[in-house]
This record gives sequence, C-alpha cells and structure tokens, in this order.
Amino acid sequence: MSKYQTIAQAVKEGNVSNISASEGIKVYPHSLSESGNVKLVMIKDNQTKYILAVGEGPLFDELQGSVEGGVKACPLTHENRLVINKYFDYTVPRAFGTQIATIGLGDRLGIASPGHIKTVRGRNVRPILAQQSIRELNLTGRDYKQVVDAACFAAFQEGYKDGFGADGDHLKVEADIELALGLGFTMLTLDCSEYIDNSIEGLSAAEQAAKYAALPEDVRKHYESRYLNQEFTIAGTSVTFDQETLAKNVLIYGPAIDFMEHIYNKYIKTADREIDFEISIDETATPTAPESHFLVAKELYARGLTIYSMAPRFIGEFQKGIDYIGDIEQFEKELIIHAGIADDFGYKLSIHSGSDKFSVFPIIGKHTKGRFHVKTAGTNWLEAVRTVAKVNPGLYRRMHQHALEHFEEATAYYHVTTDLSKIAPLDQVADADLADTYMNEDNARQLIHITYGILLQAKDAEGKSLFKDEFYSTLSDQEEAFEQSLISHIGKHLDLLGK
Ligand SMILES: O=C(O)[C@@H](O)[C@H](O)[C@H](O)C(=O)CO
Repeated sequence: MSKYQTIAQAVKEGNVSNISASEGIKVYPHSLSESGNVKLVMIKDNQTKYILAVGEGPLFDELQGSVEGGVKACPLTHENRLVINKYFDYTVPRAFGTQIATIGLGDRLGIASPGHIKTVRGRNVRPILAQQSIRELNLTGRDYKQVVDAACFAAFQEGYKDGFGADGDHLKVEADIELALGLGFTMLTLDCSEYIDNSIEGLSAAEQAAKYAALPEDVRKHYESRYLNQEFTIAGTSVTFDQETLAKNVLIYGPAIDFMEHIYNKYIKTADREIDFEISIDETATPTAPESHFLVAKELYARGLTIYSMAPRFIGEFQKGIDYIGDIEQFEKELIIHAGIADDFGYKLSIHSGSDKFSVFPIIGKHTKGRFHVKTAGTNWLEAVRTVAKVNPGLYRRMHQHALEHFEEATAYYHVTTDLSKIAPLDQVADADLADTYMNEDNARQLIHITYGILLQAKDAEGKSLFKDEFYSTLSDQEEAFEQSLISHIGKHLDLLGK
C-alpha cells in the first residue's frame, strides 16, 4: 500500500482539488495531467517534491522513480524533466519573437518560478523563467541544466500553458553559447562588453583620429561609404556622422559589431529552432549614445542580421535592486530615441537591471508601445530574503552580519554605490521590523543583493552550509508567503509597465 494511495485514487478519478494537505504532503492541483492511460500530479512530501504517476503506458515506464502499490513517486531530476518535456510540450521553453512584451525573471534559487507564473498568468506579457548569467551560475554554484529543469517543472506544477522562455544571459564566449543552445535555451543574450572599447572616449580628437587612421583601409572605407556626412532620421531626430563622430563610434563599436555578426552567422542563422537573439551593450563604462545605438543597429541589419532585442546602456544609473538614479527628464528624451530605433528596425528594447526601476517603468511602457523586454533577477532573490526575515529573524540576522563582513568582496562583481553607514545596525532593529527596515532601504537592499553568492556558498569549518540549507528549508515551509511576495512585488513592476 503506497503512502500516496489516497492521492493516487483521486488522481485516477481526475479530481485532486479537494485533497487537503495531510501528514506533510501538499498536492499541486494545477499539475494534474495525463497522457494515454497515465495520469500525473505533483506533490511535496515534507520538503521534497515528486511527480506521482499512476496507470500504464510509456510515460509511466519512462519516468524514473520508486513504485509502491501501483504508484510511481518520481523525483524532479533532469532525466525526469526530459520525459515531462517529451509528453507535455507546454513544459518546453520557447522563443517569443518581437511582438509581445517579455519579462526576464532571473531565479537564482530555482524556487521562484511558480510564484512568477502566478504573477504573469492572465497578463499581456510572457515570462523568461529560466534566466541566469554565467556570473550568477558561478556565484550560486548552479548550472544551466538546473536552471532550465526548475523552470520546466514549475510550468508543469502550475499547469502553465502560455509559454515561457530560457535566456542564456550575458554570454561572452562561444563555449557558453554552445552549452546553452545544446541545453535548449531559446534566448541568447550576447554580451559584447569585452569588444567595446570605452577607453576611446577618454582620448583627444587627435588621438582618436590617429587610432582611426591606423585601422585597415577597407574598414574605414566600409563605414565612410555608408555613414560619413550622411543625415539619418532616427525616431524623428536628425543625426549626421561627421568624421570625428564616425571615427569615435567605429573605434568603440566596430569590433563588437564584427563579433555580433560572427555569432549570429555561426549560431543563430544555423539554429534548428527559433532563437530570440539579444544584443547586450549595456555593461559598459559609459552610456550608449542614441546615435551609437543607431549605428550598431544600422550596421547589423545592413549585414543581414535580424535581432530580437537590444540592451543599450542608458544615461543615469540602473543599479542592482533599487530604483533609477538620474535625470528622468533627460532619460525620457533619450529613451524616446532608443525606443524609436528599436521600432524602426523591428526589435524590442531590452532593459537590463530592471529590478525596481519603478520611477521609469511608466515611460518605458509608453515609449516602447508595450513591446519591451525587461530583465529582473536580484529583486526576486530579495523577496526570498524578505520572506525569511519575516519568519526566521535569527537566520536573517546571521546572513545580514555575514554580508556586512564580506561586502567589499562582492563589489568585485557588481557596480553599486551602497553606503553601509546608512544601514541601521542590527541591534537597533526588532525582529518584527527586519523585513521592512532592510528590504525597503536601498543600501541594505544592495548589501544583500550583491552578496547572494557569498551567502549561498558560505560554509563552516566542517564544510557545512552556514545559511543555504536553513534558507531553502525556511522558504519551502513558507512557499505560499514567498509566492505572495513575488506576486505583489513583480506585479508592481508589471502594473507600472502597463501590463
Ligand atoms: O546578475 C546578473 O548577472 C544578471 O542578473 C544580470 O544582471 C541580468 O542581465 C540583469 O540585468 C538582471 O536584472
């Protein structure tokens, strides 16, 4: 007799909605699925999730798990995820193209996607549930298989059939691109920052002219024949590239454009499926001038590329986990041009470090005409921390203190202007006030945001995790609270974006 016999019987009858959680077992009713004579449902037994399978047929046989009383309890392994993908196509990541708004929902923990699905369901936006950069994988110790597994199982758990994407984010080298494509990623964000030479900006006009003159003649003639002293209308604004402006842009962006063309021709054009190809030129030392964005776009399309989205670096500060910092009026003026360029070429404008940029979301939604890609990641981690701070103050205090002690180390990975002196001392904050005091204050948000890797990988002298195990255990017990926190916080993002 299986311990899951009651649930299995309800599954066979096709009605699990009235099964109450018992003996630490939770049933996810939206996961009830069938293929042939096999029915499935996802459960959580204490803190471990399984897919229960009943019936007879290839699906039952192909899933790996332990069988008792005719019920197979299948762990959420990579192998079982591939079986679920084979029989339920809505659990497979997909590309979306340029005509619908998408939101990147980077989940550094692998447990946020059910809450993300509950947030986007019914809205005119589609989620990129599996979105992690190599930087995040290195800091969390996860891999791309785990990232996609978590998203696929979440779609199964929630019975989410509107589609979700998987973004290999900020990829810089071909090995990572090949890895992501091989694992079924449907979006690639090509990070071109290593090929963008911002030091050019600091040279004198004479020094720039000398460097430009040293370029191969065919390169100079290529750009001069296309752009020199020609007037272009960009989103209603007139732009002319004189010799100095053209030379500067070719020096800064020329190698990056060649890199974009190489990757597109080698991997995107030849792919056996639709790939949403994003160009990221946002992680650079200086903002992307609108005319530079235009030159990159014009050159790419002249070379036969078509892209899904482009992420320029906007003026002002898009720092991690906090609102926009800068002159919103000037930001809007340039945003109109950036959005107009994207519109003219038919791709979407992508907003990186989109977490919590509440003051500029309305104008982003307006000027992109609701066709945007906004990326978040850190804010989802912070909602998990907020949840823990509310129910496990002792754990939060230990994490907060560890973050303070290792903050400088974390600034090697992310640019922030955090002022630690403005963060309230732990001993002056009551347990009940931890979440509001720290998760609603910019400096504390950034302290916890950029130390995520340090906190998740911290170990004691015996090699036992200092925080990670208890952190995940707390969140498993607080699954609904974490989901509600995401629904509220990411919901606020989408409301202000007009979605
Ligand atoms: O932290 C990272 O590496 C990513 O989340 C990266 O910042 C991402 O492209 C992003 O912009 C999330 O808001």
